[in-house]
Amino acid sequence: MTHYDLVVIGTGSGNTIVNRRFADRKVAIVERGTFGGTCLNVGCIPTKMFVHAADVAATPSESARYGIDEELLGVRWPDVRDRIFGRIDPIAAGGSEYRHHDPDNANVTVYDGTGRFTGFKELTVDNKDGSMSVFSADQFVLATGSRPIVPPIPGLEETGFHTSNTVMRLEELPRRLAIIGSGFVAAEFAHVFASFGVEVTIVARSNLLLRHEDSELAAAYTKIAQELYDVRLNHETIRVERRNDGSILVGMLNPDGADELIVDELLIAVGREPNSDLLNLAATGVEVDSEARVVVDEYQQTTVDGIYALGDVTTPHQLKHVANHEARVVKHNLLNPDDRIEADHRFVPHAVFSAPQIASVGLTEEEAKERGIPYVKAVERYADIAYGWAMEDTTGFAKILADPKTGQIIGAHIMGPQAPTLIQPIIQAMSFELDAYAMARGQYWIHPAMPELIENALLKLDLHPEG
Ligand SMILES: Cc1cc2nc3c(=O)[nH]c(=O)nc-3n(C[C@H](O)[C@H](O)[C@H](O)COP(=O)(O)OP(=O)(O)OC[C@H]3O[C@@H](n4cnc5c(N)ncnc54)[C@H](O)[C@@H]3O)c2cc1C
Ligand SMILES: NC(=O)c1ccc[n+]([C@@H]2O[C@H](COP(=O)([O-])OP(=O)(O)OC[C@H]3O[C@@H](n4cnc5c(N)ncnc54)[C@H](O)[C@@H]3O)[C@@H](O)[C@H]2O)c1
Repeated sequence: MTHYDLVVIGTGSGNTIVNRRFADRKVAIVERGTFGGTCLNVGCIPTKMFVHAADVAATPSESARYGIDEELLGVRWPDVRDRIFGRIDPIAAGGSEYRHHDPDNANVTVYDGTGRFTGFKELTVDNKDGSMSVFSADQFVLATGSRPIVPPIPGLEETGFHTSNTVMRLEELPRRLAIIGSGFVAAEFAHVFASFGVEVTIVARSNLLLRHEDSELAAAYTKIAQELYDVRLNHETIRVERRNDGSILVGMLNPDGADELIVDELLIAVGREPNSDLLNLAATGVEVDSEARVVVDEYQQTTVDGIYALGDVTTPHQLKHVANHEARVVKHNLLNPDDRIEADHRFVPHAVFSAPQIASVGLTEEEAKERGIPYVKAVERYADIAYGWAMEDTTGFAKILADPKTGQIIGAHIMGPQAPTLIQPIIQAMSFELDAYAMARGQYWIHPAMPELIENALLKLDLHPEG
């Protein structure tokens, strides 16, 4: 049986591990899908390219109040789609070609197929060409990501539906789109398709969209979404059916009774589950938790010595910057077994690239209350800082929570223009333990730039640095 020093399963963030520092090791890389994984092919990158195009398409709806009259003459969907994938697909193909054939990878063997453990540290790959390979290794990296959850809604399979994996490659724009789910994917695709002129309905089981956000922010976002899209809150989807004319009937139940909706396409966006089941982990003794996530310690090592895991297959934060961070930790620990480093999950931020944009880090106010953590809070509206006032923003705000004794920021939640960028100095302050007052007063803030939103929110916190 062939034996490797290292086997990496999954080429999302897992693919970033192997470089020239592994040149003296015999390495195998296993990939069952498209090289580059979720973020590049069906996740962060194409979605944000669509979001940018959607932002451009949405400008006429905003511009008249500034005295600029614009008109959206049309959205050439095939051109929008093909520009995006015409740039992405060659990157994926190039990544595969590099690993398969570049002399840099003389020590690397690529298996295009699905890996599963068939013994302790023994992997069997069902190759796409129909052959099977069996090999062993001293070390493994499990980087197999996650996939969209498909809920057991009667009629769904027969009717046909899209997930984030397929909806970006639609042949044509539908007239009407229903999105089942109310999280990140729902918020981003509602913005994209509605900006392109599609009638979007969001079917949400809960009473709020983005309900994992701070509740003040989720409520404000939900209110805006209700003005932009048809939002059905507290609606459980109970059946879907393809009608004779090709349209789709969505049957729902809400507290007042039954409800129905007719659309042309359906997007399922109810979360993602880890790809741990495909790996038959029991055969090698790697444990998973109750949500099928691979259990790891602070070094990203699984319950088996020498088998590491990273990204969506292990973390509850299904985010690319987390997968990348964990990949760096795993890489270091593979190269330096006697001087390993721990992963840092203290302040994991996220952003939703919807309209408006949202960004968040640390505790929500509800979490602080539930955990009995004392806090002071401040809310600053975009309308009250110069640039937001100039834009005549009426809905955006930043909310910051801080420890009343130390002034350390414990949470920040922003909704409005540039939110994912504005939050970065707060992440920095939290990571390097800079207190709110020192952060506000220990540096210049460019006037009249948008970060004054953060400066003012910090200064509003009821902290008394000078007694
Ligand atoms: C629509 C969408 C938008 C997103 N936008 C953002 C964003 O803006 N910002 C952000 O931070 N995150 C975003 N994410 C999340 C981000 O894409 C993921 O957190 C990240 O890509 C996870 O990386 P990974 O390396 O863990 O897994 P992946 O990139 O999914 O890589 C796993 C790879 O393993 C392969 N594989 C699985 N099982 C096997 C097996 N048994 N054998 C061989 N190969 C296998 C898969 O084919 C896949 O290529 C988005 C996700 C989606 C779906
Ligand atoms: N900008 C970003 O960083 C970004 C963008 C897209 C996706 N992602 C990642 O991908 C993950 C998956 O995104 P997502 O939007 O699919 O999941 P999500 O977890 O963000 O939201 C799913 C929502 O669907 C609801 N839901 C669950 N089952 C349901 C059902 N049967 N019917 C109706 N609603 C149901 C859940 O309560 C939840 O509110 C995210 O959690 C995120 O980590 C990140």
